[in-house]
Amino acid sequence: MRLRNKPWAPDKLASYPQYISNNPQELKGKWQTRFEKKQDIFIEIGSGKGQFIVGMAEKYPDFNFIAIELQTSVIVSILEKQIDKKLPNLQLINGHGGDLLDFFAPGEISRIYLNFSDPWPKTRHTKRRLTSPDFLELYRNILPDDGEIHFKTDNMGLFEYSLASLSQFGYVFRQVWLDLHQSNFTDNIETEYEQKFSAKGQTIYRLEAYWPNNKTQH
Ligand SMILES: C[S@@+](CC[C@H](N)C(=O)[O-])C[C@H]1O[C@@H](n2cnc3c(N)ncnc32)[C@H](O)[C@@H]1O
Repeated sequence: MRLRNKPWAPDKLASYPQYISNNPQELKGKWQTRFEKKQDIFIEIGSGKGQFIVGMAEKYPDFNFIAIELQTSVIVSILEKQIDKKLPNLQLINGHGGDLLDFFAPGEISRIYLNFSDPWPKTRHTKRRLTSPDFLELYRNILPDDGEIHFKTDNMGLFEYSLASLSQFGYVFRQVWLDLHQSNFTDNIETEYEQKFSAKGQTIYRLEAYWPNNKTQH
């Protein structure tokens, strides 16, 4: 994501500890205390400027949401939206998806959203892809049985890679969309990248996967 340097961003993040904790590791296992209501927590890794996660939190007040974004100069845009909207079911983490086990206890998160994740097309960068086995292992740790991963991208190569990676890891696909915007999926909240790429005529791919649980009927 291209960004303007915002030297004031760290101070601004530090000024709103009610929305973005200065020490998210301390909240491991206790995230429900940060929300008005105790209800399932969904996270997005790599939220960018937050159009998706803010839209989701507005549309679904009966779920709690956490935006995780690496770049301080980017997550400050999510914070600005939250300062305006004051959503009781939205929290922010300025951190790296690779540190999920420091942030969350086993089973604390019910669903993970990955939207337009960086594709890292070079083979030597495979491990950086957010659907690589190392990341799937982290997700497996923080999700309960039946926990879900929802993934959207315009990048066909990353989508093919992710289908194989998730399947080989043991996830089961509930549904796969090979052209989301031409489908009958009515529940879509577009991300900033999604709007940009679809305006250029790019196809958008989407999948929903879950961890199988013998007791569950799907
Ligand atoms: C291509 S942008 C997509 C942003 C947004 N999801 C969208 O669809 O508009 C990817 C974003 O993920 C963030 N990111 C990349 N790797 C990350 C990681 N390991 N942990 C947290 N954020 C990450 C980047 O800083 C960037 O803002």
